[in-house]
Amino acid sequence: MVTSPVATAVPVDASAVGSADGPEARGGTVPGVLLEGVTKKYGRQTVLDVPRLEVPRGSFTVLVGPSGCGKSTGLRVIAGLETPDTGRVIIGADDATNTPPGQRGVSMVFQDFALYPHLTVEQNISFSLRLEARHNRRTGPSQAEIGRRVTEACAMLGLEKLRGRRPGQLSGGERQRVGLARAIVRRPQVLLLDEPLSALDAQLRQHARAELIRLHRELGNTVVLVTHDQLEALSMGTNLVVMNGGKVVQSGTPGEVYRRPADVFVAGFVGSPAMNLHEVAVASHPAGIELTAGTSPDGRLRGLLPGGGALAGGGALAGGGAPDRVRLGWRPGDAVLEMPAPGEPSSSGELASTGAPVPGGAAGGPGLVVTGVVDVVEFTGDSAVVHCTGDFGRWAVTVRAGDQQPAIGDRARVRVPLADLHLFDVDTGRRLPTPAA
Ligand SMILES: Nc1ncnc2c1ncn2[C@@H]1O[C@H](COP(=O)(O)OP(=O)(O)OP(=O)(O)O)[C@@H](O)[C@H]1O
Repeated sequence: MVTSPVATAVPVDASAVGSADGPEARGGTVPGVLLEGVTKKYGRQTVLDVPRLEVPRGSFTVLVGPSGCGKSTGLRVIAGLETPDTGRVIIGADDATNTPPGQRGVSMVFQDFALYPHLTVEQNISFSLRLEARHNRRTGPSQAEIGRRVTEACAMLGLEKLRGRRPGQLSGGERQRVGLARAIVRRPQVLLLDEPLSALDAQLRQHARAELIRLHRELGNTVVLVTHDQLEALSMGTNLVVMNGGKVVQSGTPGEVYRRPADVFVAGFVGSPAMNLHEVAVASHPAGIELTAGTSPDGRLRGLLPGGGALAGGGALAGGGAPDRVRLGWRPGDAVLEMPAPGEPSSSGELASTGAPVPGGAAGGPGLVVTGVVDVVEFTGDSAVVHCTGDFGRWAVTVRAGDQQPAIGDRARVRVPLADLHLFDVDTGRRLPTPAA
């Protein structure tokens, strides 16, 4: 993350009007922000390559991705603190590509809040309004208006009693609220937040997450938040944008991205604990498609997708273009732990094609059955993450507190419903139709 000493609040252009070739004129709805063909290089490294990204107006959009994937650069391009090498940045109805940061109608809050240490809370919050009033005596805000807006922002963020304090006399959470107040006092149409919660401890973070969601609801403007914390990403946004290597790999609601990850990267990055992923061989079978993994005869996963499942749909497996291997994924929270009775065989997972009990004695509906031996149990309060090593390497399952808790060394078996299996192309990593699709 790249921080900046630049003042974080920039003026609002509330009177933005649609340009002749703006989205409204083209018959579409006005987005909050639209990036079109945006690229950015530092030296020879392309850090941003976004053919098109629309941030819906009024959405709480979260940009998430691993460190260095270009999230902050994307935010800074929207703010106007970085100039893209190619492409257009549209904010509301206007092409803002060449508009100075202060006239874009955006405010940005940085990771370290970048407060002025020698100014009081009130002076920090009113700083940019006073600057605007000084530079623009005719159209800038009056003293009364500044006072009104500062009072309103302080009330919204519970800062009334702290107005006279300096940043050094505030806790991390209080500083964060001052940073937010300073940004919203401008009434920006787009509020940009660059990892605003990362300086807070776990408890404050949780509280601040809820505060931010409430604030967004009250303001009704477009919020774009950057984080590398995927829990934050899933829980806060109405819209999620996953980035990797400067590119947008998927965008949608958090639920869509979680349930139907577009590729192996998204599958592994979004969700905690991470999705279990195994490479399996694919072969045609009279009753469908057979999947196998592992090498030893008694230590392998063997599965049958009934009728070939949707994997065979579109002819993917029917003709010469059939993949001979796929990556199979399942989420630890989607599996049900079934502890084998003493004496039951523990090896050989099976993918049952019917509702009948699978060989080995595991009861339940059709699904993937995986076995292994417990080697780590992570207690998290209301659940435990049980890590196992088994037929096809390492895998994890989430067990709710109150359910039977396995101990280290126990044999464990899980069943994953067919509907919760994910398949990905081994070469491209792209999602393939799932068995239950
Ligand atoms: N001013 C700069 N000069 C050169 N390289 C830069 C500059 N700013 C960022 N980079 C590089 O661009 C890439 C993307 O950086 P960016 O800060 O956008 O990533 P990020 O996804 O926000 O990372 P983090 O989560 O660690 O903050 C990184 O490889 C970074 O080293």
